[in-house]
Amino acid sequence: MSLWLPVLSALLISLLGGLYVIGAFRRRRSKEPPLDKGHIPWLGHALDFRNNPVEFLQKMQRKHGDIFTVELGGYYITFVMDPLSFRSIEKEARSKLDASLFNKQFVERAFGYHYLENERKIQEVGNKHLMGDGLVVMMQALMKNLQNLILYSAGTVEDHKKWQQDGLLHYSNNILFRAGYLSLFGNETVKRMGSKEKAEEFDWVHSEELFNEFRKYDSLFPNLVYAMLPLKGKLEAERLKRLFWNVLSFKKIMQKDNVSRWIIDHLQLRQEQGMAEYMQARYMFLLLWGSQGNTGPASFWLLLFLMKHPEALKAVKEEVDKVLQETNQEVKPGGPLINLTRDMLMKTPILDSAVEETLRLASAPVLIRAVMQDMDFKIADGKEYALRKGDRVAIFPYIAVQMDPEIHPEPHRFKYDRFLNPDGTKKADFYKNGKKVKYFTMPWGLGISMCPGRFFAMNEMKQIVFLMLVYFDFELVNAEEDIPPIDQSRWGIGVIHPTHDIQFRYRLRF
Ligand code: HEM
Repeated sequence: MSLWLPVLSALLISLLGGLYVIGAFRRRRSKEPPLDKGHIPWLGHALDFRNNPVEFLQKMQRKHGDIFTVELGGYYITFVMDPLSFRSIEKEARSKLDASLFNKQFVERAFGYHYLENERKIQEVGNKHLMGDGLVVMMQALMKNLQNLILYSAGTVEDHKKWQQDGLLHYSNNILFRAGYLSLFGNETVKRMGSKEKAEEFDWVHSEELFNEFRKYDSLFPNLVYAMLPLKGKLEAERLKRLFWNVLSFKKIMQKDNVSRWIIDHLQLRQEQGMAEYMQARYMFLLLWGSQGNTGPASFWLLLFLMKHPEALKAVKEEVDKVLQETNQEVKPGGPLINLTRDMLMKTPILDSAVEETLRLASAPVLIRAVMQDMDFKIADGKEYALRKGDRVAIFPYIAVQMDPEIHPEPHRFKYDRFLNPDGTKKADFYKNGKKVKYFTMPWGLGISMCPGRFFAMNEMKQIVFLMLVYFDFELVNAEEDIPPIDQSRWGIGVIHPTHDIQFRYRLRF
């Protein structure tokens, strides 16, 4: 008996210790937001959240109101659902709410990259090259690559007026990935290939091969970042990571022509900091995924919504034709490529509104901050809540803003002119509870971690639509076919994907 007592006590202590560690004893303290731990210790609501975060969060909001804490796989996450309170999160000091901690874990798991101490240059380099004058240079490269790719895929001049058919998602992903990749990461050199034609051919073949591998990696991505890949998937993800690290190595990139300043500066910064070259390649992979993961699916939704809404397609087409005419350019069989400038793309408010509307419906990231110290957090209605160190604060703008019927009436409908005033200017006045909402759509995130590529991405979407309208007639193969449902596994990551592709056809207009 005397021997059993210490053994039982030790077991009891470890059991209690284990339960403590997984948070079984956590109770809501005074001033804290409502706490909902679910019924499964440690996992909490993780399964419901993973299965359908939209339904889950709407249910929690109905139950608890605009702020609540839920347990998800060992993390306590406080969701803030009231857009009028987002400013408080944005302006909070990094010593209290930090965007980079979660980002670091995500980036390590997805790309194998380990951030340096105090590394926060991603926004600065982005500001320099992905907006303003830097953007003009990148847009020119993109315009050339996009035109070459779409005209190449349309066949020879003899094929003109012959319909080509493809899956719209495959087409958008393929063209945007290859044009984006070549514009950012550069072209094969004439010197190495012997002639311009051979260098171009190499780029076509290489970018197509890389695209196929990228799709494989991207399809594993949601389960990879949620650590839910089975062994086979893990091995495949590892193989793909190695392939990309190899293709994007410092030496290989430096051998290319026309590498964008955005990429060069990121590499130079890391060289100067003495980062090992294998780690730099991992960073390049992060930039490749960041720059290519969302624009293809976003362009898919834009083209699909336009084809499904003839009145929108007509309005955008008239605008595009007018802008082209104003520059005295004409598309002719065998004629030169058109020169699509930044100025031209600044005269397209209808297209801008259609892009904004598409992103409102299709961009659904979850934005996360780590709580770095116990703190008070005031929401818009004046109530103050206590947040605990070690927890997370999250926003899911898709539900909180983009689908809010008060801010956007009939939120599930695509209205191409939702972001236009009656006089044709950009609309930025949206209201909730009689108050103006600053963040009325948030496809790019918030504050310090906001997407640095947003201007480049919008230009990509506008360029592809502009060029498709100028060069092609295009339509859905079956105009009656429904818009495909949403792939539930992609919520929270960025632009949502459809569960399956939809066929469309296109042919040269001239
Ligand atoms: C429709 C296309 C795109 C969408 C919807 C999108 C959206 C986003 C979002 C929501 C984030 C995270 C923001 C946060 O956590 O607060 C992000 C991060 C990022 N995006 Fe984009 N993005 C797009 C295209 C691009 C492009 C074209 C580039 C580069 C040329 C790019 C580069 C990046 C980078 C480097 C980050 C990481 C920023 C950081 O860690 O601070 N994105 N993007």
